[in-house]
Order: sequence, then structure tokens, then C-alpha cells
Amino acid sequence: MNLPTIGFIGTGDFSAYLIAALRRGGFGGRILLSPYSRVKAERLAATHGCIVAEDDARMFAEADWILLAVRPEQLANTLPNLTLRPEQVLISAVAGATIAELQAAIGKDISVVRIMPSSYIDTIDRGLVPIYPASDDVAVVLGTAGRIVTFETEDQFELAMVGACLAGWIYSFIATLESWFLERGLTSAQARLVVAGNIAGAAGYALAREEVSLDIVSDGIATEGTFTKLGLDHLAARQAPLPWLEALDIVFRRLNLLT
Ligand SMILES: NC(=O)C1=CN([C@@H]2O[C@H](COP(=O)(O)OP(=O)(O)OC[C@H]3O[C@@H](n4cnc5c(N)ncnc54)[C@H](OP(=O)(O)O)[C@@H]3O)[C@@H](O)[C@H]2O)C=CC1
Ligand SMILES: O=C(O)[C@@H]1CCC=N1
Repeated sequence: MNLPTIGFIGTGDFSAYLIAALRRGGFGGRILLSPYSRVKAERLAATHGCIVAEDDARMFAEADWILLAVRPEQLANTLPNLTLRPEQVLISAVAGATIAELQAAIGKDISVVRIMPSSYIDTIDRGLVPIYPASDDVAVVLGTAGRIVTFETEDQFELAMVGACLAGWIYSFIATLESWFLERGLTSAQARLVVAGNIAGAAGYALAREEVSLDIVSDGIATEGTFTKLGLDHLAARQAPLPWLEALDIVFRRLNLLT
């Protein structure tokens, strides 16, 4: 496959980290940027070897794929301007916007692929790149940015979006835990390492040993008399996972209201 030229509509946070991840992973194809947010587009172009298009029409004429990354509330104003040819592909990062909704606006003959990588994608190896539906060409290119995870149904993909919210929640969780260690004498660098390093370590173990039950791992560590059990019993007594499950439910319900 020849490297596709990718045109980005929306040059905010999402596009910045996806483009950084693509370049970090070795994607050398042309990346064109909509001039809509000119300052952000020029900054991205200078940092990651992209080209700010003269106008959107020129970008649509030259791009093989259009990557849509405007905020959901900006979609209604953006969709009427998306004039794709049948051989072009629309790759959408817009949370909650279904393929049927996007095709209703741009034409049923246009292929649409949804993606949902998260904010860490340019900083870690093999960060998740959820996609739906499967597309070999898109997987090859976005596979340079991270680990492609393909879903069989759009409902499953929506659950991956709910999962992506976890990243934002975990940043906040880490910040709260870091403060506890800072107040007791660690430097901020040490607190970051102690908190994020242990969370990353446990997550890394969970990913590497997917055949293992994590309840069994936890029970094996938190044996009678351990410090781990002392804290874990308190977390269980306070039903610590409950608000996390409630937050997942809240996002899931909102998503179902949209679709
Ligand atoms: N941020 C994240 O971690 C994640 C985001 N996403 C999805 O990515 C999408 C973008 O989010 P994010 O990057 O955070 O948002 P940002 O607000 O940072 O970026 C959106 C950009 O699109 C621009 N824009 C608006 N309308 C148009 C248009 N018609 N043509 C060209 N550009 C336009 C906005 O301009 P202006 O500055 O004027 O508003 C803004 O610069 C969202 O739909 C979100 O669901 C998905 C996964 C994770
Ligand atoms: O919060 C959002 O709306 C997007 C979708 C998943 C992560 N960020």
C-alpha cells in the first residue's frame, strides 16, 4: 500500500497527540492540516512535518483519508463542509458520533472508520488504538501509532470509548494520591514515581498476563497480616470501586441517549 495522504479537520489536542504518535512510530506520509485553527495548525506543522492546507477544499482534493477530530458540539457545523469522494475514507475520532450519523451527512457510499486512541498515545509504546470497523489499510497506518484493537460491533466500540474515559479519571486519581505522598515528605518526582510507577506496573502485569485472574493475583499478595490486606480490606469495606462503576454507568447512559 502506498502511504496515504491524511487530511486533518480539527487540529486540537487529539490531533496533536495522534500526529505525534504517528510520526514517533515512523509514519512518513503527507499530513495536511485544515487552516481553520491556524495558530494550532502552524504549530503542529512546524513540530511534526505537516503542511497547513491553503484551504479545506485544497485539502479535500489532495487527501486520501480525512481524519475528523472536532469536538462533538462542533460536528453539526462541520459535517456540511465534508465533501468526500467515494474512494476517500473518513476516519472519525468524534466520541459518540455513529457511522450511520456520519454517513447520513456525508453520503452512504463513503467508508467511515471510527478510532479512539487516548492522550497517552504519543508517549508510551503500544498504547491502545481502538478501531471500528476493521480496516486493514487503516490498521497498517495507525498501527505505527500504537496497538490496534478491532471491535466486531459498533456497540463494542462504544464500550471502548467508555473505557477511554478511564484515562482521564486515572490522571486525576494519580494526582490525588501523589498529594498524599508529597504531604508526607516525598519530592514531586518521587511521588510521581511511587504512584504512577506502581499503577503502571500493575497495569503492565495485567496486560502481559491476560490469562491470569487478577482477583487471584490480588488475593495472593493480600494474605493475612500483610499491609496490602490491611488497606484492601478497608477499600472493600468502603466499596471503593462503586463510584468508578457508577461513573462508567453514567457515561454509558449518556451515550445511549445520543444513539
Ligand atoms: N482529547 C482527547 O483526549 C480525546 C478526544 N477525542 C475526540 O477528539 C475530538 C477532538 O477533541 P479535542 O482535540 O480534545 O478538541 P479540541 O477542542 O482540542 O480540538 C478541536 C479543534 O477543532 C477545531 N474545529 C472546530 N470546527 C472546525 C471545522 N469546521 N474545521 C476545522 N477545525 C474545526 C477547533 O477550533 P476552535 O479552537 O476554534 O474550537 C479545535 O481547534 C472530539 O470529538 C473528542 O471526542 C477522542 C478521544 C480522546
Ligand atoms: O471524554 C471524551 O469525550 C473523549 C472520549 C474518550 C476520551 N475522551
